[in-house]
Amino acid sequence: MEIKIKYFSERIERLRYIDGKSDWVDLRVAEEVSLKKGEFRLIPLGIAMQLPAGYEAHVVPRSSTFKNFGVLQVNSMGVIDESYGGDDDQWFFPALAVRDTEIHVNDRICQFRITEHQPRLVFREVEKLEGENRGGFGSTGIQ
Ligand SMILES: O=c1ccn([C@H]2C[C@H](O)[C@@H](COP(=O)(O)OP(=O)(O)OP(=O)(O)O)O2)c(=O)[nH]1
Repeated sequence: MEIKIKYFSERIERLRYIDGKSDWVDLRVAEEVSLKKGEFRLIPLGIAMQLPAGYEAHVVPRSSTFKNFGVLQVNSMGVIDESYGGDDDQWFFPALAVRDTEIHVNDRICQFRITEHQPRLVFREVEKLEGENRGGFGSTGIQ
């Protein structure tokens, strides 16, 4: 499947699969970032894409992101809507620093994949649900 992509920087490598180990695609930081502990920044990822019709993209941290950079992705998972495909619709990584940190241009900070939209949902209010109760949050224990 082909996706139109625009790069906002010549300094970041073009998107590619890393070592063929996963079909998630890593995204790179498009500018030098210096954050103090507790600081928040929308970090530019240097790309915009016109997603295929019927698709959205999900952006999550890499497993090593916290260890390497000391930042948390504050929205836990970024949702890139199909409508976010204009010429200026650059993708961003919302980062909260838990320590002083330097993140460099081209560092791989997060990863994304595309996924089809869910079917259109219609909500019908009822008095009672017929399913068996599961016992509440966390009721199956830890082992
Ligand atoms: O981590 C993210 C999350 C979102 N976006 C972009 C793509 C998305 O389509 C747009 C809006 O995101 P969302 O709808 O989740 O945010 P909102 O707070 O509801 O803002 P809006 O009023 O723009 O919908 O921002 C990013 O670049 N990175």
